[in-house]
Amino acid sequence: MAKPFSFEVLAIDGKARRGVIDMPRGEIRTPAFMPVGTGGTVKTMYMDQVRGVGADIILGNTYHLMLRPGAERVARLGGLHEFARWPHPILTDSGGFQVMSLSKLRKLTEKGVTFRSHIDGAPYEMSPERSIEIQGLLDSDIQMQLDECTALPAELKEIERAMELSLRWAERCKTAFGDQPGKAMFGIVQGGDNAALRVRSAQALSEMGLKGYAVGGLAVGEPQAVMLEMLDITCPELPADKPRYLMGVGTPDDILKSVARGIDMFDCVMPTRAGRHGLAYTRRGKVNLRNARHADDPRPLDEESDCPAARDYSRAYLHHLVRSQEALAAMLLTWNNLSYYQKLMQDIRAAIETQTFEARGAEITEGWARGDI
Ligand SMILES: CN(C)CCSCc1cc(N)cc2c(=O)[nH]c(N)nc12
Repeated sequence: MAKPFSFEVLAIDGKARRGVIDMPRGEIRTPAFMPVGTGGTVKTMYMDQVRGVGADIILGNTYHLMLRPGAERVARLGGLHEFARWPHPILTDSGGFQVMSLSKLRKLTEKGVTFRSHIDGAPYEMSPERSIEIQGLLDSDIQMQLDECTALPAELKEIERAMELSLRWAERCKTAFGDQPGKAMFGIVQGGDNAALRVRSAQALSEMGLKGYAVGGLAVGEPQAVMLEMLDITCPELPADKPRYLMGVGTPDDILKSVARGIDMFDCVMPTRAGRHGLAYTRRGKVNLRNARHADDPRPLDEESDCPAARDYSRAYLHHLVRSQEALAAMLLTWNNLSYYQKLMQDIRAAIETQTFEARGAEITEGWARGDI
């Protein structure tokens, strides 16, 4: 019998929680940042490097993997962990968000979504049941319900319709997921920027007794203040003994302020995408290596970092690689950025453990916010 999924809160500082999720494939230290591995790869990284920077869990993506190479094919090859050689926990998004943002000719009904692949135009349909089936074929450890994320700004009746549909889909996903002790299916709170709809969604999902809860429908272009206000409203309505995952977030400042409101898990393409575009995150601020002012700078990105990409290469060399569009540029900057994000989470976890998060948490990212240095 696989050991069951468990979440334990080890320390609290204000509303910030230091916890640990225990799963058969390993522990997840929270607050956690999950590197994005959309197509079964954290772009430009070897999986042992991803582990080496301190990641306990990565993200996979149902939409991309069902289109290519196909969920049944991944299952035949032993599942996503075997396929991508990542033996630790994997969380997969349900695919609905990506269908609405990437696919063509999409049609959404009570049954689910039909769409055409953005790769070859082939027709597909994704129901709550099919999404859970695909995530099962991938052997995903934490599976997300199929939901409808409303782009903001939106009419109240539109936000309500999508939130109510997502609740009905959560019930169907819970039924389809059944009882899998070593795995978890998370519900996703919707409700846009409307307090009453957020409360209704969070309360209804809490009554379903799920193993974890995501806050969706945010990081869709709304101001940070609106996102944070929705967290102030939503988190108190979710069970205190279950993990909370804020989807698609965010900058170091977003993460700090969301941990302070009770969020435990994060994912964002920023560190990996920025790495591919010549942008380095450091504890003293962002460094745009495309900028010519780095051409003669012998300094590394961060001489105190334990990441070789940050400590052993001059900015001049990194600038040269970026300007020359060398593959190594993306590799080194992605490595640096993921290392920075994991160090950020490690500092946040330590601050909560030592009860210094509320008082001094802002110092953890004050350098980053300073901008290009
Ligand atoms: C790479 N990541 C961005 C992908 C995983 S998170 C994708 C994602 C991001 C955001 N902002 C909102 C939602 C949402 O409301 N629902 C779902 N299912 N996914 C979401």
